[in-house]
Formats: sequence, structure tokens, C-alpha cells
Amino acid sequence: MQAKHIAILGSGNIGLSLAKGLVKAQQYQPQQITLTRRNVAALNDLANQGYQTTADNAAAVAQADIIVLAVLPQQLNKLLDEIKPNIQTEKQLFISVISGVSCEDIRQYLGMDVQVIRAMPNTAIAIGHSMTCIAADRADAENLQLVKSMFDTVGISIQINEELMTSATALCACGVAFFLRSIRAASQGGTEIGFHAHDALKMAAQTAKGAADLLLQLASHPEQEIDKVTSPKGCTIAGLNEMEHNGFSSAMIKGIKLSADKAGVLYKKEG
Ligand SMILES: NC(=O)C1=CN([C@@H]2O[C@H](COP(=O)(O)OP(=O)(O)OC[C@H]3O[C@@H](n4cnc5c(N)ncnc54)[C@H](O)[C@@H]3O)[C@@H](O)[C@H]2O)C=CC1
Ligand SMILES: O=C(O)[C@@H]1CCC=N1
Repeated sequence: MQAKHIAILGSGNIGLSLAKGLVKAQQYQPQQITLTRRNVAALNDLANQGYQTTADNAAAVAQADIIVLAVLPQQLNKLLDEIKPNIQTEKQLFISVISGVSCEDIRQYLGMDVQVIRAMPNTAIAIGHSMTCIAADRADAENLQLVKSMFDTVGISIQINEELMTSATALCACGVAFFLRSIRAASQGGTEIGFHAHDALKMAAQTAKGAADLLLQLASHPEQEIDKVTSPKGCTIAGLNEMEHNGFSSAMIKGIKLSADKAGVLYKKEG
């Protein structure tokens, strides 16, 4: 259990997923986490579970050791204006999960030499299965280690070069949506060939999970595992080739490329 107090500024989809993941992993107790949101009433359920909730970002920052920035890129500058007077550069660590905003962008906007580490988790953090990419330009090694161990308790984390953070956003954070859509599409196919929708979804999801685990647990390559499924003149290769003729791999590659391009231009430095 960490002794530190965390303020999560902007408790929407990812901010709340992070808070829930940290508590589920027993790294933090709800009382050690302050959640902020402009409409604080939307956090009433969390307040009942013991989290501190407030709309006052500056007050939340005043009592925090670790400050997580989790607003949209276009909401960041206003938030930084609000909290700037209460920042204690010597003792506080900033973790930004905001896409397309560099550590230098944050220091430059604040005009302060704060410790900033970027983390790009995904929503599976809420259940301890995030793939989180971590980057910093000049944070202390001790702080980097602290952030890495924090995210390791809620999934798997790797440290990457900061220039690759927009790519990490597309592949891992947006990636959850891409894989979910493929599972949904598989379930729709399943319904068309005879299964009730809820059964088809469960069957597709478990099949996707098994496929991912084959790669993760056996450290094998997708094509190696595909070769084991595709019998000569069989139905798997027939289905797979039909999907490829319709652009399956190409659609995924192009979508990830476009997402990465978009992630790089989400933030306008002047707000
Ligand atoms: N949703 C995801 O899967 C991921 C999102 N991110 C990044 O996390 C950030 C947040 O994304 P989401 O959670 O999806 O957005 P969201 O819109 O669900 O959450 C942002 C929250 O911040 C609140 N907010 C805005 N301004 C505020 C202020 N001044 N004070 C307090 N609260 C304020 C909003 O009311 C909202 O609840 C974005 O920058 C995004 O790029 C990163 C990784 C994954
Ligand atoms: O769609 C977005 O812009 C955010 C960033 C990663 C996931 N959601």
C-alpha cells in the first residue's frame, strides 16, 4: 500500500478506471484518492465508497503528492490555470494520461519546472488488465520507477520514448475499441449463423481472449497459431481469405495509422 495521496483531475472514463484499478489492486484506499470533476454530483456513488470528491481542483492539488491529469487535451490549459497557484514543485509528481500533450508542453504552459511523467493506459485498467506505456523526458529515475510500479499493479507497463506516445495511444488506448469492435462483428456473424445474440457475444469474447492468451502465454506468433487452425481446403482458410479479400488487415492498419496521426494533433498549445 502506497502512503501517498493522489488527486485525479478530470474523473471521466479513464480517470475513474484508473482510480478503480488502483483500489481493486489494493494499492490505494479510496480515502487516499481525490477525484475531481466539474459536475461533482456525478461522483456521488464514488463518494459513498470513500473516495474524496470535489469540483475544486486547486484544493485537491494542495493536499496531493501525485497529481494525475486526466482531462481532454482541449480542457488542459484551463485546468492548469486553475491549479498553478497551489503547485508545490519540490514535492509533487504529475502523471499525465492526456493524449498528444508532451511533458515539455505542460512545463512550458505552467512556466514551472515540475516533474511530469506521461502514462498511456487503457480502460482495462479498471480490471487490472491495462497495457500502459510510460514516457518522460527528464523525470527522476525514482519517480519513473514509482509510476512504473503503480501501473504494473493494474496490468502490464513498458517504458517507451516520448516520441512514440501518440503511436502508443493508437495501438493500446484506442486499441481497446478496435478489438471490441472486431469481437462485436464476430458476434454479429455468429448470430447470422444461428446463435442468440448474448450467446454469440460470449462465445466471440472468450474466443478472442483465448487467441490473445495463446500469443501472451506461449510467446508465439499469430501466423504460427493461425497455421494450426487452417486445415487444408478447410473452412478457416476459406473464411480468413474472404476477410482479407475484403480488406480486414488493411482496414486495421489504416485505422491505427489514422488514429496515431490524430492523436498527435489533439492539443493546441495556446488552448
Ligand atoms: N478514454 C480512454 O480510453 C483513454 C483516454 N486517455 C486520455 O485521457 C483523457 C480523458 O479522456 P476520457 O476519460 O475518455 O474523457 P472524459 O471526457 O470521459 O473525462 C474527462 C473528464 O474531465 C472532466 N473535466 C473537464 N474539465 C475539468 C476541470 N477543469 N476540472 C475537473 N474536471 C474536468 C470532464 O467533466 C470529464 O468528466 C484524454 O486526454 C484522453 O486523451 C488516455 C488513455 C485512454
Ligand atoms: O479517443 C481518444 O481521443 C482517447 C485517447 C485514447 C483513447 N481515447
